[in-house]
Order: sequence, then structure tokens, then C-alpha cells
Amino acid sequence: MRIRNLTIGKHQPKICVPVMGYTFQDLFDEAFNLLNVDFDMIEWRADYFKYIHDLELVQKGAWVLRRVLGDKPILFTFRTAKEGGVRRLHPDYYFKLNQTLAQSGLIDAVDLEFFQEEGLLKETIETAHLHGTKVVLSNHDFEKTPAQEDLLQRLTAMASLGGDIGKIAVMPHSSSDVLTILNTTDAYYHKGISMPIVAIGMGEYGKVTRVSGELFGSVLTFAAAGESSAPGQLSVDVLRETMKTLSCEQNWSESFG
Ligand SMILES: O=C1C[C@@](O)(C(=O)O)C[C@@H](O)[C@@H]1O
Repeated sequence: MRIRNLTIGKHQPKICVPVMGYTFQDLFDEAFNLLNVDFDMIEWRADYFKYIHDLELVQKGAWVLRRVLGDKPILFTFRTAKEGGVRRLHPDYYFKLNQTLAQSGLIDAVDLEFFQEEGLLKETIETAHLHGTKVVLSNHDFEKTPAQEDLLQRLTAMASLGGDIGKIAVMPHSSSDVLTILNTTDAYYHKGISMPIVAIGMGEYGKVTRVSGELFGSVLTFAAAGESSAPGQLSVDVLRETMKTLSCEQNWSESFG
């Protein structure tokens, strides 16, 4: 699948760098500092943005990022407090915000949290698709690693709902939790569902899941160029180098067209 000019699902996972600016100046500076960094796309974590309650100003923020970053794909994410973000938002405004950005032509993909009212979720996915914007359906658990059946069920439901990418980020506390995440990724791949997935283990134990996507079938990995947006994120340089070292030339595009 493609997001803007980036093909996702081929060879090594693509590296997505979070940008967490509070002001317009912060957004500009963070984006500008990325110009010398070897990354593939950015995630604008708009829950950090001071003007999140003003739709015009949020679009202006996206415009600043687009101007600085040129053709790099931009994923727009408002991460809610209950899934690890820094702010709460009324659900009506959450969907309005995402629909506005999805229609703006300024960003390439939106992250929508999966556990929300299904009608509004479907409507927002449709709006995004009508405007050529991709949808990442996501679910985060900062406490634990749910059972493999639960994770698989969430990912398949994300595919049924029309997500372009499904994402789970959970917290492992042991090697067997890490195996649960990797087994889920592998089992999902063998189901032959066309929607590609991202499966992340957060924290120290999860690091291996951030570098091994090529082997198991996780197509995106998040890395920090400055401040990290979740525990266990590696720096972009270390991540790129490690993935090159571990590369096994798998090509998931045959399954994830
Ligand atoms: O969903 C994710 C993944 C993430 O939580 C991580 O663990 O790298 C980082 C978040 O910014 C992003 O929205």
C-alpha cells in the first residue's frame, strides 16, 4: 500500500518519527531539525498542540509541517488520554477534528482509536477515504499485553471496519509477553488478510518488536529524533542501522498489496 510517495509493506518497516510541538514555532523547529534525519514519515501528535481546540489553527499547524517537510507523508494523530496521550477530548470534537484534517489535503493519513463509537468511526473512515486520506486504526494498552486471541481479534476487526493499517501497541512485562506480540504478528500474517499491521511492544522488553518487523510482518516502526512519544522507542539512527543489520530481505508486499 502507498501513503503519498511511500510504499509500505516492502522490505524493512518504514520509520515514523513523532513531532510533538506545543506552539507553531515548536512545530517548525522540530520539522526543520528532521530535514537531516533519515526517516520515512512523521506522526504529528496533535494532542500536544496548544491550539487543538481551534480547527483553523490546527490546519495551519498541518500547513507549517507540510511546508517544511515537502513530500514526506504526514500521519495526523490525536492520542487520547485513555490510550496514552496527553489530553482528553470530547468524542464529538475528536471526530470533527479528524474529519476536518482528513479533508484538508494537508495530511496523508489519520490515526483513529479503534475502541470508539462504531457509527462515528465508520463515518470518519468513509470521509477520509473520499478525500484520499489513509486510516490507521489503533489500540494501545500501556498496562499489559492482552492474550493473542484478543489482539488477533482486534486486528481482524480493524480490517473489517475498513482500516488501511491496523496498529496495536501494548506493554510486555516478560519474554513470553514479547512472544505473544510476535506470535500475534506472525499469526495475523498467515491469515492472509490484505490490511497491513503494526505491532509494537512498548518499554524495555518491547524493543525487539521495534526492530524485527521485517521478519514478522509489522510494516511501520516509531522512532525518536528528539523526545520520544512512547517508552522504549529507539533513536532513528540506531533503529535504521539495527534493521539493516537484521535484514533478511523479506518482501511482505506480495501479501500486503
Ligand atoms: O501508536 C503509536 C505507537 C507509539 O505508542 C509507540 O509505542 O511507538 C508511539 C505513538 O506516538 C504512536 O501513536
